[in-house]
Amino acid sequence: MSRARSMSGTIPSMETSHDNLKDNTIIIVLGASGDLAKKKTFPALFALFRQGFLPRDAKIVGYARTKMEKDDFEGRATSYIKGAAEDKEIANAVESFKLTLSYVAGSYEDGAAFDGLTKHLDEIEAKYQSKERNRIFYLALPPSVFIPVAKNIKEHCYNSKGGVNRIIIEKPFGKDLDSARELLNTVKQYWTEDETFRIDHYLGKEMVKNLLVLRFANVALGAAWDKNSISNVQITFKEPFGTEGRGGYFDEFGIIRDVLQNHLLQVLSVLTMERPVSFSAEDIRDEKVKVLRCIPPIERSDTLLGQYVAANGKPGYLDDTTVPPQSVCPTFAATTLWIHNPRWEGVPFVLKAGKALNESKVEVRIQFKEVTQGIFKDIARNELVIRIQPNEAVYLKLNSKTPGLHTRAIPTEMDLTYKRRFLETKIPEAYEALILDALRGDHSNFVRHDELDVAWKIFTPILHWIDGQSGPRPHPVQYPYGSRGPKELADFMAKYGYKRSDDAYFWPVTNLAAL
Ligand SMILES: NC(=O)C1=CN([C@@H]2O[C@H](COP(=O)(O)OP(=O)(O)OC[C@H]3O[C@@H](n4cnc5c(N)ncnc54)[C@H](OP(=O)(O)O)[C@@H]3O)[C@@H](O)[C@H]2O)C=CC1
Ligand SMILES: O=C1O[C@H](COP(=O)(O)O)[C@@H](O)[C@H](O)[C@H]1O
Repeated sequence: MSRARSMSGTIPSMETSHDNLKDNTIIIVLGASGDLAKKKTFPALFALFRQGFLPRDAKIVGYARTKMEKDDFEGRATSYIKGAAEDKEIANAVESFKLTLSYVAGSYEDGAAFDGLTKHLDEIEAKYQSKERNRIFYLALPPSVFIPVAKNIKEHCYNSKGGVNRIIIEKPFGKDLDSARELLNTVKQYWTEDETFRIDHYLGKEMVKNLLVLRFANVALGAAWDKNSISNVQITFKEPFGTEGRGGYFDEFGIIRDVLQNHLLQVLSVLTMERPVSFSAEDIRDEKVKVLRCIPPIERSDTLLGQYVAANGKPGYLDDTTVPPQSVCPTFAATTLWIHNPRWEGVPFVLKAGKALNESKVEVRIQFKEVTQGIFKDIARNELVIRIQPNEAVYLKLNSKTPGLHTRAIPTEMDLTYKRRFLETKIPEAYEALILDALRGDHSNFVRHDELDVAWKIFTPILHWIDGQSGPRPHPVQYPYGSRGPKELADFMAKYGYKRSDDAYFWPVTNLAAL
């Protein structure tokens, strides 16, 4: 056992899987000409390739409607790989990576086109030594073609002669409870749950994965993790840019479907679930489903909606030519969820997300209750902040005596900033981690069908209200591009007990002489 391992402890069931694919594997990226494939999927595959995590002699086949020569495809698939211009080792790795790539053009609806893809896969596999043949189908595609593609690859490209077939699909998984059920049930006609890997890329983020360890490997945190100690929790997603050309897609979905119903709810479920029996995928997902089932549908009165308008030289949402004029689609939403179980009864969980805000930030902020009055007065509350991105960190804001001859408490922090604590560590991209999990057959960081069902139950009533399916559509309040969001946010947060006391908090240093 290595020194590092014996020092840090192991989590055995997280490290091994009986379905780990070691060789004879083809990864087929459908939608290979698209944005997701170019920006996320291929760079993640390259990173795995370079670190030796792809199965031995793995091949990557792109498939899309666009006709492309091999060179064009290779150029596109490697265009988002960073560092090749400055680093010879990366440049050489890119050249080796290109040798694994090939491309087939074809439509998504036409079965015969998929026969063409199969012929290409068979030719590659004919060179493999053993009989086992594994095919991983990654759908980097818009939802409109999920169903025909899931059907066509099952009927035309599925390898039933031995080996593993898996399908990886991306959100959006439907638009509400009914459409999600229809989508899930249709895909299920062709692919078993075991073969299906539904990506929510937030589950692949390092700090989201860390939640399980922070919570369950630390007695001190575990002891304070309930309604007795915690006043309120915020899970916040902030992006400093607007829809910028993606307005056509966004307007159909809105910020709740884009971020809250999936990414932030996933974070909430890992943050609040009970301790799983083991780290196996089903044990973890059972606990996530259990806690989600304790959350009733969100009330309209627990919701604040916003839409950004032009400010600071930046265009408003309605100025985006791909957005319908007069659209009332929310680009900001804050919603409060309540968990009716003994651990969390009465604690508000505020999920808030917005486009065109003042900064880029995703964080969990747990605000603890007030210390009992008596010896202290107006003292800041403790806060535990888990910053998911950028610049991963966990910090606990706590009161400490100011050094000196008088006794006075001042807010300070215990700070675990990853960049400082872990030297020479590259934090993997979420997609790298998730594709590797799919190759290993580990479902723990993928969304199970019943998780999705319960997630849609929580959000569907307010989504129908916002869409105008249950009466007049609500009008989001306006907020300026580049601001913190609607001015109504401060009162909204105060309603759920959040107390901001940052006037006494100085970071990174406190100059006592200036106080
Ligand atoms: N390891 C590290 O890197 C550490 C960094 N720090 C830094 O210290 C600073 C303060 O930390 P912290 O207190 O945690 O974070 P912030 O002051 O950024 O935010 C604290 C909370 O107050 C809200 N808020 C921010 N501005 C306003 C405002 N004008 N009116 C009302 N509410 C507001 C935020 O909401 P919202 O997010 O919605 O705007 C958030 O919920 C930050 O810059 C932080 O990055 C502190 C400790 C460790
Ligand atoms: O799924 C989505 O996520 C991105 C944000 O992802 P991140 O990894 O950069 O945090 C968001 O911009 C996009 O609108 C949404 O569809």
